[in-house]
Parts: sequence; C-alpha cells; structure tokens
Amino acid sequence: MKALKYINKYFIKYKWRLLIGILITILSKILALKVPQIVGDSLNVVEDYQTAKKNNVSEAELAILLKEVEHELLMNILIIVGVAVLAGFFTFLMRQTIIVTSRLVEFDLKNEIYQQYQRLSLNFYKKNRTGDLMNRISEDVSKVRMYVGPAVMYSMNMIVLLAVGFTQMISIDVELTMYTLIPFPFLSISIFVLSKVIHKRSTIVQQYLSKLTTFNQEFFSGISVVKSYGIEKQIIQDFDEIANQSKEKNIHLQRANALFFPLMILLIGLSNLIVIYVGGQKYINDEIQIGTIIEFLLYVNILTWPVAVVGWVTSMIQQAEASQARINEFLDEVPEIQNHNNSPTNLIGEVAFKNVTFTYDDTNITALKNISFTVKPGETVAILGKTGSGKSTIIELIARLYDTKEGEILLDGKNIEDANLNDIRNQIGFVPQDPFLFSETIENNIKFGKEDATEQEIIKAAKDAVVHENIIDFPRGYKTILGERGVTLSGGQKQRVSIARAIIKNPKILIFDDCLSAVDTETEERILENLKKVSQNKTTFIISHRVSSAKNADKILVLDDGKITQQGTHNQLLTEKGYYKELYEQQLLEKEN
Ligand SMILES: Nc1ncnc2c1ncn2[C@@H]1O[C@H](COP(=O)(O)OP(=O)(O)OP(=O)(O)O)[C@@H](O)[C@H]1O
Repeated sequence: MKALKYINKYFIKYKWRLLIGILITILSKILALKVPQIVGDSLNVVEDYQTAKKNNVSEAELAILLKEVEHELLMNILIIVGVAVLAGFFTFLMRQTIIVTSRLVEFDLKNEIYQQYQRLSLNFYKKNRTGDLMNRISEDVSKVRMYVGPAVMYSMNMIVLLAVGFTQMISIDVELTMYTLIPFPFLSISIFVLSKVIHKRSTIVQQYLSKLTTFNQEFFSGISVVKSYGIEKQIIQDFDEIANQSKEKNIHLQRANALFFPLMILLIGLSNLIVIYVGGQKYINDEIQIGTIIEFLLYVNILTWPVAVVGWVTSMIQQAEASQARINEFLDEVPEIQNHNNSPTNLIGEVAFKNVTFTYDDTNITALKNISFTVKPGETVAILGKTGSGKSTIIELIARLYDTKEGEILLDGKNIEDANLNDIRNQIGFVPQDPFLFSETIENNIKFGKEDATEQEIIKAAKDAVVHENIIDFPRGYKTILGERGVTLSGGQKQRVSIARAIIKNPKILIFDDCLSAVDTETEERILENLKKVSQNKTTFIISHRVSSAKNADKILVLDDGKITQQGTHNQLLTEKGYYKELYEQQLLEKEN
C-alpha cells in the first residue's frame, strides 16, 4: 500500500462526500441485516402457534392466537418490503457519493499526470514509449479508480456486514456462531495467498498491455512505411506474437482469479452445513427455536458476498497498488529542464555560445565540442555542415530543450539557465526539421503560434511562408482539416505551414531547422525574400544543407564533427578553401546541369 498513499490527498479533498457515502453504507447494511431477524421471528411465531395447537388450547383462544399470528406475519412482510425499498434507496445514494467521488479522483489524477507530461523534458520522451505513456494515464488510472470507488464501497459493505452480522449472531447463540465461523480463517488464508499470486500476475498482464499499445501506436504512425515496404505480413506475425504472449499471461491470471469463487462457495457451503447440523441438534434439544436456524442460514448467505468480496477487493487493491506505482514512477520524475526564474524575461536577441561542449546522455555522443560564437540582435546566422555534425543540437540548446554541462550559453549576456524558461520559449519561433501538424484546421495549426491571432494575421503569416496560394486552392481554404480524417499536405506544404506558425508568433529569435529542404529552390528564394522582411529585428538561425539558404546571412557557421571549422560571410568563405566553397561549387554545378 506504499504507492497508494499518494491517493490519500484526494481522500482528504473529497472527505465530506466520502464520509456521507460511508454513513449511508452503514445505514443500508444495518437495515439489510434486519431481514433475517424478522424472518426468524415470523417462523418462531408460526411455531408457537403450532405448539399451542398441540397443547390442547381452546378453540376460542386458538382463533385469537391465529389472528395475532396473521397480523404479525402481515406486519413483518410490510417491514421486509419497506426495508428492501429503503436499502435500495440507500444503495443508490451510496453509489452516487462513493462512485462519483472515484470518478472525480480519476479526473484529478489524469489531469495531474497530464500536467506532469507537459513539464517533462524531451529526454523523458526519448526514453519512454508513447504507448506506455498513454497506458499509464488511461489503464492504470482506471485501476486506481477501482480502489478509490468500488474497493472502498465494498470494503465498507464488508466491514459493516461482518461487524453487525456477527454481533447479532453472537447475541442469539454464541456456540452456534462459533461453529459457523470455523471455515472463515481458512477463507482468509486462502484469499491472502491467492491475492499475492494475482498481484504478481496482474503486474505482468499490465506490462504486456503496454507493449501491445506501444506496438499498435508505432504501427499506425508508421503505416506508410509498412505499406510501402509491403511488410504487413511480418507486422501481423509480430503482433500475433505479442498478442499471444499477452493472452497467455491473461489466461494465467484468470486461472488464479477463477479459483476465488469456487473456494468461497465451498467454504460458505460448509458454514451452511454446520448451521443445519449443529442448529438441528440444538433444536432437537430444545435449546433454540426453528426460526433461529433459518435466521442463521440467512446470515451466512448475506455474509457470503462480503466474504467473497474480500478476495476481489484485495486483488483490486493490489492491482491499483501496482498501477499507482507505475504512475508514481512518472510523477516522481523530476523534469531535467527546470525554470529557476519566475520574473519576466524580455529578450533583445543576442545569442552567445562560450566553449560549449555537449554530450547526449543516452547515446554518450559528444555532438558539440568547444563551440563559441556570438550573434548580435537582429542578425541572421546560417549553420551548415554534414549530417550529424551538430547543427540541430546547437538550436536545441538555444531553445533550452537540453542543458549543457560544459561551457555557457548566453542570451543577452546572461546565462540561459537564469532566464524565465517559459518566456524564452515564448519568444522563440522554432520550425523543426520534421514539422508536426495537428489533426485540426490549417487555420488552427497556424494559430497554434498565437492563440488570439486575427484572420488577417493568419493570412499574412501564410503569405510570408509562401503557402497562402496552396491553402486557398483547397475547397475549404483555411478551414481545411489536416491529418487522419482530412487532407494530407505535401512535405513542402507542411514545412511552410510550420513556418507560418513560427512567424505569426512575432518572436525575438527565429529558428529554421533545415525546414526548406522539401521546397524547390524557386519557392525557397521567395520564402527567404519574405523572411528578410519578417526577420528584421529578429535574430534568425537558418540550418541548411544548401548554400542558397545561407548566402545572404550576416554570418555563416560551418560545422564538422561538432566543431566550428569555418566562420564568416558568404563572400569571405568563398575566398577560403574548405567545406563551404566545395559545397557552393558542387551546388552551382548541379544547377547548371
Ligand atoms: N536526442 C539525441 N539523443 C542522442 N544523440 C543524439 C540526439 N540527437 C542527435 N544526436 C547525435 O548527435 C550528433 C549530432 O546530431 P545533430 O542532430 O545535431 O546533427 P545535425 O548536424 O543536425 O544532423 P542533420 O543534418 O542530419 O540533421 C549525431 O551523431 C546524432 O546521432
């Protein structure tokens, strides 16, 4: 129950609702336990009448007795009906309070996990798979809800029924109660052992469920690769393999689960036999009345459910414990990138790297080696270099997606880690290498950069990104829905919508990570021309493999294996022997051909 302690704060938050629910549960169970007593009394009244009949009581007295018996039976029937109606009403209220509380806690917990997901850094998402993330916020939270709602409700049921039921039984006949109780310790021990097995097996089942979700999620995301390589058969085989393993683990779990009820029924049946045998002997010896035996049999049957539920509730709690432990693992994760400053940071736009060396933790690849450069506010910098030379790493550090351990990154002369994280991200317009668009309208995808953007602003941004003409060609224009259920944009169109999204933010720093790779050189020219206007007073980073994207930049950095090998303007670099000049000549040749 260590992990589930986390949920206590929600019990406190909803204490009144829960307390009322628990009170109602107690009332409804006390009422339900009145029934055996009334049935027992009724039978005893009938038996008294039969005894009187045998004892030669006069006709007149018998007639009066019969009337009394009939009256009492009628009253008892009415009471039983009344109790049933009231108990039903209380059960309804009990669900309305306790089960509704569990839904509220489920909602809160999901929100909490979601907020933590938002806080966590990029590295966390690299280490954990999407299917697993989804499973913990859905499947695992559902398991925890079962603990907060049904488990609490049934536990209360059980405690009240057992406490009140046994008290009533003992008050009638201590010896008979003791005999009736004999099977219960066996029941508790076997439940305990079984629950442990169930806990172990359900943890494994949960892991397999995560595996399946992850597999499917990746398959759906990569559907075009799967289809184009024609590897559906292989995928089906892989899926079958995981699904089969998952099925085996589930069957394994169900085998243990299936033992619960037969075990309960066996031991409860034993209790019934004991009541009939011991009770019967006591009746023969005139120690108890016939109604008492019936009353005991009813008690045993009423107590069957709560005792049977012990096992269910135990396994529910253990499954919730396993799930909450998985949830806590993520909730306890400290975001690698922390905000150390809550006061506002307004960027001017100077960016400087001072002897920055950066190694990725997961791969141990040193992507940047002793990098130093300074970019003045409003300048445009182009970064060129072979693939894997560290270009994207530089801009990921500027957006503080990672923190560097060696060297310093300065924004406007101050260490980037001392700036307000939220503010710097808000003042950076970042177009990633592989742009992601949501299954939403084009308009909303562009507005993502500025929630309150007007229609004019959206059109202006789209025009600057040279995508406006493409958008208005769609029948629904800016209202065209993208993604799974909508239109699929070409690679170049996606890049340009993504550029519009960055431009509309009107940020202080604009970053384009090789985002013109999928557009033809003519469109590239037009975009770059527009960007000249847009990026006035904005520090702009353009990562590219093309000289055409870099040639107008105020400064060009050439990277090789994490080091800056050349630095200067287009004209300066053309006078030097090196990667830039080679690239220029090679691309010039390609153009001519
Ligand atoms: N998230 C990451 N985790 C671990 N290693 C990474 C990560 N991202 C990049 N690397 C490694 O760091 C090195 C530099 O990568 P980076 O993406 O910065 O290069 P790049 O110049 O932008 O390449 P490209 O032109 O292909 O985009 C590469 O060796 C790469 O494998």
